[in-house]
Amino acid sequence: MRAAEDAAVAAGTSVDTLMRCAGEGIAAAVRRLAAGSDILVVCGPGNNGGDGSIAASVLHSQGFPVRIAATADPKTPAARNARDRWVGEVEPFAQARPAPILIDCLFGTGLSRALDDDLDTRMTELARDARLVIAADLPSGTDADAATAPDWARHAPVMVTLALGALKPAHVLHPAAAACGAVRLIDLGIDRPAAVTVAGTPDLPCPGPASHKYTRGMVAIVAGHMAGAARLAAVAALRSGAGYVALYGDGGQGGPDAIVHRPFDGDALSDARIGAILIGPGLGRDAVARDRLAALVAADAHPLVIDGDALHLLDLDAPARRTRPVVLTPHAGEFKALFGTPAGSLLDQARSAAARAGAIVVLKGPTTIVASAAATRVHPGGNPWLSTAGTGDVLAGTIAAQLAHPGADPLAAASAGTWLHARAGQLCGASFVADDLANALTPARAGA
Ligand SMILES: NC(=O)C1=CN([C@@H]2O[C@H](COP(=O)(O)OP(=O)(O)OC[C@H]3O[C@@H](n4cnc5c(N)ncnc54)[C@H](O)[C@@H]3O)[C@@H](O)[C@H]2O)[C@@H](O)CC1
Repeated sequence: MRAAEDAAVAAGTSVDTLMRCAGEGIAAAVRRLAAGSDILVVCGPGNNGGDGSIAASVLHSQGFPVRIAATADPKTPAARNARDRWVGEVEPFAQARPAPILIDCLFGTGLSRALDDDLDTRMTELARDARLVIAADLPSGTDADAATAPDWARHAPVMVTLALGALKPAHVLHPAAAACGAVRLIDLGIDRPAAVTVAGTPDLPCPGPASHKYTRGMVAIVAGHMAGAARLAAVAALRSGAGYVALYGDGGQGGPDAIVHRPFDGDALSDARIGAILIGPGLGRDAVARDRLAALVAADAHPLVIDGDALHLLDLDAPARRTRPVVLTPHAGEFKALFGTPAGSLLDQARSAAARAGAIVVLKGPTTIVASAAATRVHPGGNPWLSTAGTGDVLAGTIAAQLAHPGADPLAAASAGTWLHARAGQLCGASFVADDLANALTPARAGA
């Protein structure tokens, strides 16, 4: 975002103009929410504080009862110009009187270290005394990239965060995202960078009159030690749109009769009608599993989804030698084991990992990130009840089904699968099991 602001400034848009847009946008949002109550705007020394000065001046000129409290004098030229517009007193932050509406403009993206204890304590007091806390750009003390949250926002929640110009990683990654409350984007009239792209409803293919089971996508799933995990993935693949799902190896008993069971052999998996192969759920980590994974990756015959146990057996240099796409679906622990801790925000880390592996990476978590080397799609707001055994197997099957569709773009397919999985999770509500989730993919798919 700072790069976008810098580019806008370099192209002739002054910081004062951007700040005016930001301040007016904040004032407009506050006007809708304040309902005539007293407003306290707390301002820091930088441009975030400048946004607050503009917002306060606009609100004052419109007759709203508004006061400013500041931690220090403005330190940037634009923030000084903004403060010059303010006609009222400026209260010292430490002694500021609370108000029912608190507008937090202490620090935004320029935060250079954690908040001092006295600032944090005073913010806690002011926020606790407020009926409504609104943060300009970020709750002060939030690291925009590392997505850490300040203590005060844990004690006295921010209801609304007004993201200025673009979403930053902290607006979508936890714990900061939880501390932001509802996030509203304020347009500053500058081009939004693609750093944070929240995935919208995917454009999913529907069968036409000429469709048959193979044109809808055939998914092959390699089963292993825990046959139930592979079966969950198989049900998910069927219910999320695949036309044909075959389990190779020991798929065990049970599951819908629509799932075809076959022995694992290299010839079967070279079937040209297969649209994508999934390996990993319940696979085990023995030598047989390792050999099967290595053979599939080397064969380069079909797009691959690699999940669970298979991520522990993967030679990370192998996907880049293939021509057909590979999707890796690690949770945080598997991600760290595979890639360590690359630099930057979690979004940067997922993109670096995708570049390193030559694969699409689906980094699973409360916010799931789908990344290629060049782009990320963010899926925030997953139902926390998804934290139950087997939901990862369901996700892997769902992604495999999207990838198996003829002509599928791997990043879009992985993102669509992640979206469907999250939607099914929402439909399930509370205290569900992975089998329910797999079944909920039918209504999730129908509603997309
Ligand atoms: N860059 C731009 O062109 C624009 C920026 N805007 C606003 O400006 C913000 C970024 O402004 P700045 O870069 O001035 O940064 P901030 O206003 O976030 O804070 C920077 C100031 O705070 C001090 N500081 C940082 N961490 C501190 C800490 N822990 N304790 C005490 N002091 C600390 C710094 O020394 C500096 O004086 C954005 O979040 C947004 O609100 C908007 O006005 C639109 C235009």
